[in-house]
Amino acid sequence: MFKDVSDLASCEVLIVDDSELMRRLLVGCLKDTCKVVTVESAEEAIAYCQEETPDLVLMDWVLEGMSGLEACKRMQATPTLSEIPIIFVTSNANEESQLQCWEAGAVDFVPKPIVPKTLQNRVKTHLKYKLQADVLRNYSFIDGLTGIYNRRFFDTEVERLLKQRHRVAHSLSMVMIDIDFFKKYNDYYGHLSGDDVLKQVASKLKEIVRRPLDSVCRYGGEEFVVLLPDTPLQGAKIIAKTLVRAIAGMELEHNQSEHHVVTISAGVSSATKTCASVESLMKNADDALYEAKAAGRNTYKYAE
Ligand SMILES: Nc1nc2c(ncn2[C@@H]2O[C@H](COP(=O)(O)OP(=O)(O)OP(=O)(O)O)[C@@H](O)[C@H]2O)c(=O)[nH]1
Repeated sequence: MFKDVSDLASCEVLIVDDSELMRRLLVGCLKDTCKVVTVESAEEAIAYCQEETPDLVLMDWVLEGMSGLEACKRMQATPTLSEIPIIFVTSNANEESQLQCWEAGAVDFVPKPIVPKTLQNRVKTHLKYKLQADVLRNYSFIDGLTGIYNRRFFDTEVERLLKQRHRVAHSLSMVMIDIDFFKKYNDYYGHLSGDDVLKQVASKLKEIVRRPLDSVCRYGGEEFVVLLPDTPLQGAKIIAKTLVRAIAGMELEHNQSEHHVVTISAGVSSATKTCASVESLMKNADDALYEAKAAGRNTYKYAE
């Protein structure tokens, strides 16, 4: 998740220009600095950014169809795209045009004809800023105690995944997890030992949920939630079962539990045609978790 702040070569720059000659020139300038992708129109640029999230966009102003300026405004107004910095590369260099670029939300302006060294250095500078900003943003998504994602990340990610699912009809499942009799654990072993259990459980959950797009988040207190994109209910049930078994298998002593070791209960839900909002997905997972608790804990249940 964390990119090295000096690793510009791993960054991707999207070039938006309708002139093939210009695209080639820009690619030639940047290909030794970072990864470069090109598109010919503003519409294609927006579609690309929605799928791939490049680190920087070099935008021509005058394009067939939607102008670069309009594309910049639209991207700035879209929460999932507004963090992508946009530099205008354009021959519209008069004062009024430059003002319009700044007002649209551009981070910089490179006039045509371009000076290759200037372009390279501007791109390097903005990529460094972008990497630094990403690191700060990522830290704000990490839970201080366990080192896994926090509730803030979960809230953002689940919205994003549901939107993506509407577009591409992927499945999305969720597993809500709660440590059993954790109040009794804290009361008997003390809060610091409780914290240690939270860390160990978080680490085990993360060890098992390994697919790159999956995420394990601390939802709050002793509750965790696992997000499983591209995973139908059947797959999520297998993961929930594995997680429940793995935590009991750690054999962390818990004298105050009827299972004698630390265990978890889990509730599984999947987005379907009738259950496609964050609220319904979470309510179903929560209801299933409640059922697992009622069924004796150390088990999982799922919402049909
Ligand atoms: N050590 C520690 N305890 C926490 C933390 N956050 C929440 N808790 C404790 O987690 C416990 C949760 O207790 P309950 O919600 O009653 O649930 P439970 O005892 O696990 O019982 P069941 O869920 O029914 O099995 C409370 O005692 C909280 O104080 C934390 O960061 N560290």
